[in-house]
Amino acid sequence: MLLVRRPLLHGSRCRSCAAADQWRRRRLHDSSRGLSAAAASAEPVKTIEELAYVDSKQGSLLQGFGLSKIRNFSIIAHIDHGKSTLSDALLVRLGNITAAQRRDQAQQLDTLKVERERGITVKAQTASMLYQGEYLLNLIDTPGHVDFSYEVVRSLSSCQGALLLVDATQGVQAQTLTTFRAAQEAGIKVLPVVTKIDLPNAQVEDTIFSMAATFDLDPEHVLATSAKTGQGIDAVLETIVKHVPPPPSEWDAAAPLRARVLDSWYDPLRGVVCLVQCVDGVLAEGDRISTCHLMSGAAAAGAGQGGGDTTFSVQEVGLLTPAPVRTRSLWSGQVGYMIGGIKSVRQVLLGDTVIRAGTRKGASDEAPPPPLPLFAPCRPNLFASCFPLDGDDFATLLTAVERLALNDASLQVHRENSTMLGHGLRVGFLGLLHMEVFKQRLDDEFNMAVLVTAPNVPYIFRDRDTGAEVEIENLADWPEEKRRGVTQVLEPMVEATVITPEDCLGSMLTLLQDKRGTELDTKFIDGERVLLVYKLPWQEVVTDLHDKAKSISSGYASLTYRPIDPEPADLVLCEMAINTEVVGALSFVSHRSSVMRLGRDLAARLKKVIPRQQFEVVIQARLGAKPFARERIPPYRKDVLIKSGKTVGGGDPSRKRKLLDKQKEGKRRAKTVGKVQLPQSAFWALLSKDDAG
Ligand SMILES: Nc1nc2c(ncn2[C@@H]2O[C@H](COP(=O)(O)OP(=O)(O)OP(=O)(O)O)[C@@H](O)[C@H]2O)c(=O)[nH]1
Repeated sequence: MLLVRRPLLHGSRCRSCAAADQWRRRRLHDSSRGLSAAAASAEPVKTIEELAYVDSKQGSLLQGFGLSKIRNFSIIAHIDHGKSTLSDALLVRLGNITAAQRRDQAQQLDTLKVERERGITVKAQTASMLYQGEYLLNLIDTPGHVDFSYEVVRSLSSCQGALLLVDATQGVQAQTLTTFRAAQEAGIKVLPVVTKIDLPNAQVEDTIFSMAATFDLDPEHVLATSAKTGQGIDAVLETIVKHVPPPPSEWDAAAPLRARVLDSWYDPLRGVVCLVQCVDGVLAEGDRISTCHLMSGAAAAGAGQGGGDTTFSVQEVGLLTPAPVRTRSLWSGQVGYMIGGIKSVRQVLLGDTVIRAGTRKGASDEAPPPPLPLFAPCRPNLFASCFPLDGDDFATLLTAVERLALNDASLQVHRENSTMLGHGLRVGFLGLLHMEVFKQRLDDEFNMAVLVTAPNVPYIFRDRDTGAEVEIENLADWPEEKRRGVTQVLEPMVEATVITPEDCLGSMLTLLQDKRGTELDTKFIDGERVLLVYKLPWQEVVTDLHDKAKSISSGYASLTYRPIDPEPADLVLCEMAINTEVVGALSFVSHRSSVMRLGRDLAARLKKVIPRQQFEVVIQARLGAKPFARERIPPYRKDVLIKSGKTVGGGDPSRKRKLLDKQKEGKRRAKTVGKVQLPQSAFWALLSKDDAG
């Protein structure tokens, strides 16, 4: 299935069109009595659909929203603290969705299949709401997992305020601290909210005091809500309107158009759809526009140069509620979607500034307005290779990944050619979950089965003589042992923050030390928990630190991290060979002190996950070409039509076909290296990950 976010066609059953018709009839009725609609209507307009109705004489009521009546805010929190559920509650309260719609589908803003299946937000989502017929509120629901923190940072940069949620049963967690810091760095107003107060084990007062102490706030300013019962939702809305500042007064409705591309996605019916924030001027249907592009973080395979020279005609603009409501224009301060006949994903990149065509330098005498500041670039923390399971599908893979990169600014992609695995892509991710979601989205949205190799972190090689540094994303570029005298290896480091219950402090400290951690800070918070700040090699964090910390603390510890400067380390490359052929995609880098243990473990794990073949398979772990671990998989001839010496299916051709098809599908999901069929689980054996698809 192709990526379908929301259908943008307005059919006869479209809710927004039906509401607009109703509104239109009411206005006609009012006009016939000689009154202007706005004046005649004693009750204020209640929905965006009503506002969006365009009167040929009076234009759209949306035009009347000055910047002072607009509020842009994000909802930020630790994972699972209730951001999407609070977003639902706000949408219901302001009439964007009905209670029945919410019952049918909770977390309305989590639209991707992967989000629904995993119950997590992966993409920030926007919805515009009308408050008391007077204020236009633009909400952004952000992801909570640290792997998607780039989405949070990007969302915060287009807002003037943020609701910082804390689950009343969990208290402040590691990612609460990170998101609070991100909001502070963005210089926006933070509104603290304790949520899930309806739960029987909610510790509302304790959580409020803990938030006040941690973030140096007045406890009186912490709001308390339940997104399930609706308690406190009105107070949240009032506080947003009162305390979140409107967009900066420098934004100018009368100035030449400048709109920033906040997000984009591919709609199979309409092509590329962009989410834009109109900073200056008006973006209207029929306008001819172009983009100013100054290289942003998103770089799809071979892309990255797009934008700029192409002009587009705007076909449709509107607000997302989250259903698309066509408004025909977007005015300064508004955030909405734009469809502009953009054919290629390379033509518009995230962070681009949309301007009116003809205002680009050289195209006319008129000086173009300066582009809006770009989003901070995003650096991948992890690299893995991605190969189509069917070698002929490379072109399809390339298109699918380009479309995914359009919707995921943190992906970085380069082409790669492997002698063993064929044409593929080297992809940079922010973390393991990001990598798994990428693989699943390719499957869900593009029906693209791929093999993703075990990831490695980017190492830096420093020439000891000249001090010149090169970043190595691919272990194929690892220097030979004999060159180590002249090359120093630096490994990426992170500052990890762990919040752990006090009763498992001892085991947590042992774990962090085993992972080569160095203590930076330790302090007690709220009487029962300890906050640990450690410097750790990123490689040690990425493999299994999160799982181990959760298991030690029965799920109560939380962990987050941020990259810091890389440091020199005694690292070696352990090569894995299958039937004497070194398979780069199975090889790994480790600290010299643990390489023998890890190499032996990996050989044993590979033995478990590589299916028996019709010939003997020998797995070796090698250091500097010398094998130090060996496992053997004996040969086995698998004829799926013979079980215990008897032919299955008793000659029934449909049963035989079914068995052969099943075997074929198994093979489709494996990759042949040399002659050996390797399933996805073999490539993720180092991470002890099972085949995700
Ligand atoms: N009882 C109760 N449950 C809530 C409330 N808010 C959220 N939940 C539940 O908490 C769980 C997580 O809620 P989500 O809204 O998905 O959390 P989230 O912060 O958006 O999650 P991520 O985006 O993955 O970080 C879900 O099972 C919700 O039903 C609340 O106010 N009361």
